Amino acid sequence: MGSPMTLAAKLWESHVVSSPPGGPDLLYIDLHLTHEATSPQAFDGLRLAGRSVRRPELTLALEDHNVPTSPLAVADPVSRTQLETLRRNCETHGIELYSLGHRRQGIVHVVGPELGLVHPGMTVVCGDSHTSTHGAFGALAFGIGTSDVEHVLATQCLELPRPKTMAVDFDGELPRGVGAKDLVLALIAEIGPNGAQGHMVEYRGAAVRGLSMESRMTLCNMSIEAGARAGLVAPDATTLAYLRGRPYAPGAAHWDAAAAHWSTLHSDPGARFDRSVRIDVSALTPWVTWGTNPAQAAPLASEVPAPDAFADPLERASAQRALRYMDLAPGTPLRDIPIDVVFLGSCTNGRLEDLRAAASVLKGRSVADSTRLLVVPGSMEVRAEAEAEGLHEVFLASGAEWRSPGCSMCLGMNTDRLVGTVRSASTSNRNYEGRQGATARTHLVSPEVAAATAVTGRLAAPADLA
Ligand SMILES: CC(C)[C@H](C(=O)O)[C@@H](O)C(=O)O
Ligand code: SF4
Repeated sequence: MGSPMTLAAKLWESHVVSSPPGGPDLLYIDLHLTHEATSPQAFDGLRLAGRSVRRPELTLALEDHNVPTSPLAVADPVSRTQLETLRRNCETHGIELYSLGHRRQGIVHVVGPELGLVHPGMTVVCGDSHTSTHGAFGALAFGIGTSDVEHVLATQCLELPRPKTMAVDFDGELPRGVGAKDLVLALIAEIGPNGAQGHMVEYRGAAVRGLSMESRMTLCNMSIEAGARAGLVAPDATTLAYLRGRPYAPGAAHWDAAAAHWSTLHSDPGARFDRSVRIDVSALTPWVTWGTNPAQAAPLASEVPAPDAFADPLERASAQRALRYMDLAPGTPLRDIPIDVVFLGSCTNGRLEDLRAAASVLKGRSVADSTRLLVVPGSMEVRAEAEAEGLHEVFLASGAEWRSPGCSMCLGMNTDRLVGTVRSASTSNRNYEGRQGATARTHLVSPEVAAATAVTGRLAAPADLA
């Protein structure tokens, strides 16, 4: 018997096509997802080199970054060019595309999993950093650059330097009202925005085993915000229950064989990781960010920190700059921060579970007069499911806007970008300067905190509501 292996190593080694001495490994890619923002140059490269797409049936294209979420006419010329270019490229190369208006359209990281396209044991790539989301299925999922997208299109393979491995164990049981978003914000605050740099992070422990697939996706999605190369969770009964019956999951004839293989996909006892972190979550509370990177986060029940509280001079300078940009004074209770716009959506928290959580807080309540709440489902499927349950009625009755799917206000690439020095509470994953609009100020929050915040007009948790 060989030595114990980590899950990441098993996945890596089962995809190595060649391993030249001194050079990076060449990996086979099982699934390639693509969108309008990072594919144009890749297709241009193919055209210039006179190459075709090697396995068009292993690529799925989505329109998400540049699409409007209401009304659905693409007025912005840059966005229109992006979308038309993707449509032309997919047509030329025989790649399936779910365009604006298609009943399966949505954010690439929401649609892939809900179609059952991502299976345990696969390699998945996309020209998008949040491809780490798909690691929730026990797949090795990497965000790649545009030149790598071209390489994958041409060869279905990719040269990759092998990342290190890291284990993050979340011990204990998550308290009620505390979820994956709080977990990952607390983790990033603990290890720093580069704390997982160059590593494939495997999330383990009782708290992770207790998470739904949606929540595992939230967790893996934000791995990248700690600098990780990938995030993953070993498949278990939760994974199988999620996949069974989905359009591209193995059918009845292949299910048992697939499940038997998937049951081998875990880190062996005694497997060695390059780095390990343990966090006890049993006393965790809702967390929010106060600064301009996801590590600048704190429990909602605390205060805006004083830069002097940071011993490290770089962290101190970064906190100083962040507070200036965010227009916040040290010592201000985080619950006193007034919020202009609340965004519920994105590939981090735009799935049905997230909408359900927010709706259960909003039911019978109204959005504060001073605040605007935008609800953007992650996909057409999420939108349809939410409507079938009547969630949209809860949102609309509270005074929220109910939109069509897309990346929307997560980033300033479409018509939902924020204008002016607006302050938002956002369920997305990035809060750097200018992310949601040139001078917009972002607080990252969970769906529950987003909903409670919309009601009070200040950062709040459901427990704060009367
Ligand atoms: C536009 C794209 C390249 C980018 C990413 O890679 O993550 C976007 O999705 C983001 O979230 O910033
Ligand atoms: S929702 Fe946001 S984080 Fe996700 S892919 Fe779109 S822009 Fe990137």
